[in-house]
Amino acid sequence: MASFAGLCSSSPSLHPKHNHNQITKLIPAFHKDSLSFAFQSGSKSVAVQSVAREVSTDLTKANDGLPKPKRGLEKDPHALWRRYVDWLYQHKELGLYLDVSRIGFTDEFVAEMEPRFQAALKAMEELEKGAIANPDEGRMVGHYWLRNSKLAPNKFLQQQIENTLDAICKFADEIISGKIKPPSSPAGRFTQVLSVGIGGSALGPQFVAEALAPDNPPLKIRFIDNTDPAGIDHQIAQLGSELASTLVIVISKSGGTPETRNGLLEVQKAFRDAGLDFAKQGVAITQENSLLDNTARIEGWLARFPMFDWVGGRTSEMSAVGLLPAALQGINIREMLAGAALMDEATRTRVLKDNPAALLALCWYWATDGVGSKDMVVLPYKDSLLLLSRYLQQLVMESLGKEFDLDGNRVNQGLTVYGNKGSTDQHAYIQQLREGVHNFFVTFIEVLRDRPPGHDWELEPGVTCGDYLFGMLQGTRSALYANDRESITATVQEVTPRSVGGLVALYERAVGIYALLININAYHQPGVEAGKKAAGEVLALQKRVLAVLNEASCKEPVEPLTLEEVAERCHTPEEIEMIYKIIAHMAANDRALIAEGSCGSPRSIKVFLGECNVDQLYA
Ligand SMILES: O=P(O)(O)OC[C@H]1O[C@](O)(CO)[C@@H](O)[C@@H]1O
Repeated sequence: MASFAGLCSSSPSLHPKHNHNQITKLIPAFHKDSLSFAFQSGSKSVAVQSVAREVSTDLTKANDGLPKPKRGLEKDPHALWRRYVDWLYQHKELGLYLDVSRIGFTDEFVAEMEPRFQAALKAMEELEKGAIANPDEGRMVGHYWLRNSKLAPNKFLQQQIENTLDAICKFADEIISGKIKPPSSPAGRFTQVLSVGIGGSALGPQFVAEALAPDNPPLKIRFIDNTDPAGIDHQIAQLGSELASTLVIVISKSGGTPETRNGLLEVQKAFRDAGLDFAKQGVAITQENSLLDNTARIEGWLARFPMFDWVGGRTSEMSAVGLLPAALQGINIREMLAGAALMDEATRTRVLKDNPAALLALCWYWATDGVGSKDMVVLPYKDSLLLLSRYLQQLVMESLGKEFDLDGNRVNQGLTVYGNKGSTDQHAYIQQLREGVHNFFVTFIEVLRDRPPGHDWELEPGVTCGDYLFGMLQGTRSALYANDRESITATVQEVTPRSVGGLVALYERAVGIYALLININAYHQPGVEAGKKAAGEVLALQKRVLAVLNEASCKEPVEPLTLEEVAERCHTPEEIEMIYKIIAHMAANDRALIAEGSCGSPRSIKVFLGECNVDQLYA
């Protein structure tokens, strides 16, 4: 029916969107009047200074709103080696090292920051004890309890954590062993997992699957993490007849995220079309009594696992959100938890040099002037860690990217994260990093073990494939530094459940500490709501457009309308551009809509529906 799609083979050109970066170096990094951060625990208000008052004067002097002067980076190899050794952090049990020597912070800077760190670390202690660290939403922040339930502020929560973990392990075992079977699978057991979720309900599981799933997992996992119909179709098509042996896990903390709901509805339709009973293969991970939880309960889904109010989406990898998908792939989740617990332990110390999360926060502060003036490029030199940057992107940017600080000052804070993997990116954008605009620092992730033991060979005398990867990382680190580009290097012995758990915990804590240093709430995401609300308004407008077109198309003869006329009749003349886009989109999708005219000159377009819907007319 649609003829508009033919007319408009490409969308109209728009002016390039200018990126108005509101963060300038002139924004004071310290606000001397905004140095206290009140936590409330239950009815009791626990005063926790994110920054102690008594140090505020010194700090204000140290940072008077101007970018701090930076001396040139140390270039003398002997001095650099001393700096490397002096600052090298090692976590023996995790096989993890952190090298911050290629970030140019000075001893004076560290001394100036010390009181702020002490205050931040103290605030983290309160947070772990159950303070309301997310004041806007009145929530505790408890992801640290997930890997050590004894830390939970009361017995009830402790029990909930332990019971959930036991239930996850039992359920995963029963699925893998075939004790729980899909009703009509030729395989006689579940062979695939289809995970439906978005943001924090997808990124952790995706990262962990890529990092840790064995080559032949007991269940293979795939993801629907968008409301793109073609993407959803692709996943379902790839499953083919294996849909009958697919366990569908729908993950949504709120239980009402539109993309996830749409994914669920699409998957349920695919099940219906294939004559399968979705409920027998569906699992929900969500907060108790959410829309999703109620749907799953009423429809009698195979299983439900809780998501807790006090665990944020982006810090939910160690909750059922991350653990169930991982366990189903045969990943040792207790080891992941153990790795995270070890890192939690290490990042509680108040000794800055011994605290790798605090060291990261220190580096971020130094490198970005505490206002996100530089981006963080995350470069793991290991294919299996490909999705680390995407995972960290949400963890860091959704946590730190805030318009207002905790005292209501407009600060437009944040820390931009992007990256992919080395050495691949050396053939993409490292050219610009080395020589172009100097607006970043790098975090290299190095993995010492190239391959499982016994599999290596020398592709030229004395040199393995992994030696090249190693050389590429070291070479890039040196070449960037030689051109005054700073970097951090985190090294792990191997990519194991333990080290991955450790890395997740390291960055969670670094974000928490850094947020306290810059006095923002890391645990809410008010900015996301604006886009969601606007999307809802677009869909509401679309319904009005359809009603107006329907009315005109039911006339005898049919009355084709210009865009102006549609906008007038919708009583939204100011929305004419959006109406144009709505019509173009519907026309491109066989929506019984006929548009005549030229796409390049929207004023020439006249539009009507191919059929009149009388029911809608009188609805
Ligand atoms: O798990 P939910 O509630 O579906 O939310 C998904 C994601 O949407 C957000 O709320 C906003 O993007 C994220 O914080 C969250 O991880």
